[in-house]
Amino acid sequence: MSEITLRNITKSYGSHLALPSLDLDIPNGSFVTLLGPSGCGKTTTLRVIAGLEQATTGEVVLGGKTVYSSRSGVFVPPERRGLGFIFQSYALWPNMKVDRNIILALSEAKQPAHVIEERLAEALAKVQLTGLADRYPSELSGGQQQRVAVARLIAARNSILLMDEPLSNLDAKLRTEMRTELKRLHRELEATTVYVTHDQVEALTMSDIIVVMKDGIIQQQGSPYEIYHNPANLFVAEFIGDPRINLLDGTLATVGGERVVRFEDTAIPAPMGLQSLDGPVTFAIRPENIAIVERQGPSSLPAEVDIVQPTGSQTIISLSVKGRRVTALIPRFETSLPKKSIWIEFPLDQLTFFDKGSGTRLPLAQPVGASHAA
Ligand SMILES: Nc1ncnc2c1ncn2[C@@H]1O[C@H](COP(=O)(O)OP(=O)(O)OP(=O)(O)O)[C@@H](O)[C@H]1O
Repeated sequence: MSEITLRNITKSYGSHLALPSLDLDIPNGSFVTLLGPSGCGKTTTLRVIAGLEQATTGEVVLGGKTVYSSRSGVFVPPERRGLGFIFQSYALWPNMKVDRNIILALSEAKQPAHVIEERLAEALAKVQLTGLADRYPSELSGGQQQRVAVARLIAARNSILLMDEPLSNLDAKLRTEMRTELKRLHRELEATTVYVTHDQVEALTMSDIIVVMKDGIIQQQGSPYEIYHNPANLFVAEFIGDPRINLLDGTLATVGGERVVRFEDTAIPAPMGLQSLDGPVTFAIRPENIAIVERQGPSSLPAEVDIVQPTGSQTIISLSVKGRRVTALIPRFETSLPKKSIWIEFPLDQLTFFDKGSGTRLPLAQPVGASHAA
């Protein structure tokens, strides 16, 4: 069941159309991330869900209740939408101690004192801040302040949580720790969570569903696996993955009844059932899927090693292949490789093909018998 539904949402700021027409269904209990470059409309979408921003047209339904409808003139204000928020600045009250910050909403909602006390103790314990309830936010580190904001969400027990770049002010180590904590928070509260970020690692590590946006338009919506392995278009392919996916220009051709991709002077076999006419295509391969081999084989390409960058458990290798820059990633620590006498292979099942004009992924025909297997 859908907990959050956006129907035909448009949002203009003066003459600027930030959201041309957005439709989105967010399933009950899921962790959904809005991902995209700066200015693509992620925050606007979140603020429209929250009611902090009124859409120009469309409809917002939360838990089966219409909270905004341009047609029937409904607008429920944010405080009556039953949502929990964490935004970039943690929005703690500086003049209130940690415990007050956590329970403020509960006391305003006139919850009985014993309920407030229980929830406060539980929330402090969950974020490991027991013992710090008596401090002011200014007496805490950035990470601890962030955890107070998380504790406030735990105490409030809202069924919908909205988070806008909540980790962007933290250092790298703390970000990794907080990712784990937010994921755990989601699992424990079972709250429908909408998370905004431009950080693909956060999106891949935490989400059930990633919604990739560009210019206010959803480019693709799917599981992290689908987004990473089956990008819908070149924008999604390039936006996800570090180091970036390799994009290469080739030409689809039929030679002696066999379909091949011509890449410079080499013909690589094309996957069976590729739905495209002969002609120019862009093909893509992730760095970790490039095979580096020491001996020339029937479908190998000669490569020159340019730069070798070990990152710890992996090594990024910049190569020149037929005059094109290609990045490979190998799962071990390597400080140098022989400059020449290296060959690479593009495993056929790891190649993705895109229409050169539209940038849309070219589908593969369903293998014979696939529909029976389903
Ligand atoms: N209050 C506003 N007035 C005018 N234009 C705005 C306003 N808020 C956002 N915009 C514009 O709307 C578009 C979408 O902005 P939004 O903040 O939703 O993007 P975003 O994807 O969240 O970006 P970022 O990652 O930088 O926060 C941008 O072009 C932005 O300049």
